[in-house]
Amino acid sequence: MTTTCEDNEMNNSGMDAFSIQNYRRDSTHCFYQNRVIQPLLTDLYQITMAYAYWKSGKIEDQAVFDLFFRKNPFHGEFTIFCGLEECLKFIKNFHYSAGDINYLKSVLPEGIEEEFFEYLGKLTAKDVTLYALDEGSVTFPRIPLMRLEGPLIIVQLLETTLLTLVNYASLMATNAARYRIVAGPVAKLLEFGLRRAQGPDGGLSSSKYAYIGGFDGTSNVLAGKLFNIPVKGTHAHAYITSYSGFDELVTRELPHRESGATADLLELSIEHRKNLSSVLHISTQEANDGELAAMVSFAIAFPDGFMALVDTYDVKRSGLLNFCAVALSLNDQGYRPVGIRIDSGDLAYLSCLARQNFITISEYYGLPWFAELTIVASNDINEETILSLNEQGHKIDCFGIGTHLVTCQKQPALGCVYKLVEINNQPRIKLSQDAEKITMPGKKNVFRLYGTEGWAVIDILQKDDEDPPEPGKKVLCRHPFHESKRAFVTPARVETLYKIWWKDGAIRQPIPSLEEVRNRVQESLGTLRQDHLRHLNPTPYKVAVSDNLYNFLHDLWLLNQPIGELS
Ligand SMILES: Nc1ncnc2c1ncn2[C@@H]1O[C@H](COP(=O)(O)OP(=O)(O)OP(=O)(O)O)[C@@H](O)[C@H]1O
Ligand SMILES: O=P(O)(O)OC[C@H]1O[C@H](OP(=O)(O)OP(=O)(O)O)[C@H](O)[C@@H]1O
Ligand SMILES: O=C(O)c1cccnc1
Ligand SMILES: [Mg+2]
Repeated sequence: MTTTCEDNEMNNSGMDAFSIQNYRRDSTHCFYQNRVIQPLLTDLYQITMAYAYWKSGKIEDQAVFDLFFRKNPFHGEFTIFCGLEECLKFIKNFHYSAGDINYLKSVLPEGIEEEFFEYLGKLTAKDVTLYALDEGSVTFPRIPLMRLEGPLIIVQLLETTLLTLVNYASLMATNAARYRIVAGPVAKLLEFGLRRAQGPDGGLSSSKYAYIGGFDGTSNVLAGKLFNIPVKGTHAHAYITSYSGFDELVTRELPHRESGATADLLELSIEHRKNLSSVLHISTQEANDGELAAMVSFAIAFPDGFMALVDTYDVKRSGLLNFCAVALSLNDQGYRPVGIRIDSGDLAYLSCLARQNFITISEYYGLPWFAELTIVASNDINEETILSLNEQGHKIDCFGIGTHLVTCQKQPALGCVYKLVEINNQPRIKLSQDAEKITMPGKKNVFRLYGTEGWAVIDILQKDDEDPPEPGKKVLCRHPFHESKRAFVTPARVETLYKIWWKDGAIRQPIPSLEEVRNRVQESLGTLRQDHLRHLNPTPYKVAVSDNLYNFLHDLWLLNQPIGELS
C-alpha cells in the first residue's frame, strides 16, 4: 500500500498536521517535508564549486556519483539503508528561491557574475536520475546505496543534503534493528529519547527511524502525529512525588465500570494493602503513603490504562505493594490495570520479584490476568544491558529506551560519502594509501545472490553494461582488492538491488508507507544468516566485484598511480 492523501488525512483523524509551520505537504505525493530540508541546507563549498564549474564551462558536463559507506556501524556486520523518501522529496522540490539567491549574493565573494545567479535561480533536478536500493534494505560497505547521474553542477550540489538525509536515518534504523535483535521478537520496545536527542530534528528523526528499525512506538507526540507512529507512555517520578500523603487526594471516588456504583478507591486500596502485606510478606510500615495517594489519583484518571512507576522510594517495600493494592481496587470496580515501570535498581532482580508477586496474587485471589501484568523497564538501557538481562533471566515485557538509542552513543555517525565515479562517460577513481578507501570507478549495478537455502550469500558489483547474473549460472566473485580472494557462486536466486526512483523530473516508483519500510527491514534482515547478525564477532558478509569490474578497477588504479622513484 502506498501513502495517499486520503490515507494521511484518515490516519491523522482530521488533525491539522499540514499546518505545522515547519512541515509542508507535498502537492503530489502528500507526504510531509521538513522545511529545513532545502537547497541551502548544504556546505558552502558546493556552491563555490558550482560557480567554478559554471565559470569554466562545465555546464553541459554529465557526472555520476555514488553514495556509500566504508564500514558497518556499532561493530556490526550489517547496515539498514534509510532516508530515501526524504531524498526524493528534496530532489523533487530542489529550487533556489529569490531569497536564497539574495542570501548567496551576500555571502559569496564579490565579482561573481550575475548570470550565474540567474542560472541558479532556474536550476532544478529534472535532469537527474537516481538509482537506489529499497528503503529499509539491509546493506553493506562499498555498495552504492544510491547512484546519481546528471549534469555535474546539480548532482554535485545535492551532495551534502543527501548525505545528511541518509547518514543519520540509516544509523538510527540500524541501531534500532540491533536493539530488536537482542530483545527478540516478542518484547515490546518503546523509544523514549526525545529529551536526550540531538535537538528537535534529531528527536523527530530518531522516533521515525527507531520505528522503522523495529521499535513498537514512541513517547514523542509530534512524531506520532506527523508519521502516524503509535505513541505510548507511562508517567514520571514527579507525578509520584507530587503527593506526600492521603489528605492531598481531592478525588477518591471511582464509579464501577458496569454498575456505576461509586467506591472510595483510597479506602479500598488501604484495605487491600493491609491484606497484601500478609500475602506477600511485606510490612506496610515502610510503604509510602504519598506514593499510594499518587497511584490512586492516577488510577482514577486512567482506570482502563493504569500503569505505575514503582521505583520512586523502594520497589520491594513500597512501590510494588502500593501498585498491587491499587490494581486490586481497580479490579473491584470492574477495571483491568496494565502494569508497572521500573526505572532504577537491578532490573533483572526487580522484574523477577515483581512477576513473582503478581503470580502469588493471581493464585491467591484467583485472578489469572494478574500474573500477566506488563513490566516495563527503563534507565539508561543499551544493547549490552539487554544481553546481560537475557543472561541473568528477567521478566520484562517492554523496554523503554532513550539516550543510548537516539544518540547512537556507541557510534554517533555513519560515514557515508559521495564520490564522483564517472564524468562525460570517463571513469574516475579516487586513490588512497589505504586500499579500502579507493573508490570503485564507473557506473555500476549491484546484485544480491541467494543460496539454495534462501540465505543471502554475497553481493556483487558489476559494470553497468555487464549482463546480470542468472540463477543456476556460475558467477566469479572477486574481492575488490585481494587478487587471490575469489569464489564461484551459483545463485539459486538473483535480486537486482537497484530501482530507478527519479528520472525525467518525476518519482518513478510508488513511495512505500512507513509500515512497508518497517516490514522491509525485518524481511531483509531475515535473509541474513544468524552469524552475520550476532552481537559478538559477527561474520562479515561478502561484497564482491565481477571479474570485469576487478580488471577495470585495477587497470585504472595503475594508470592513475604515479610510479615512485628511489634514490
Ligand atoms: N540486572 C542488571 N544487569 C545489568 N545491568 C543492569 C541491571 N539492572 C540495571 N542495569 C543497568 O545498570 C545501570 C544502573 O544505573 P545506576 O548505577 O545509575 O543505578 P540506578 O539504579 O539508576 O541508581 P539510582 O537509584 O541512584 O538512580 C543502568 O544503566 C541500568 O540499565
Ligand atoms: O534512560 P534513558 O534510556 O535515556 O530513557 C529515558 C529516561 O528518561 C526518563 O528519565 P528522566 O529524564 O526522568 O531522568 P532520570 O534519568 O533521572 O530518570 C525515564 O525515566 C528514563 O529513565
Ligand atoms: O512514558 C514514559 O514512561 C517516558 C517517556 C519519556 C521518557 N521516559 C519515560
Ligand atoms: Mg531514568
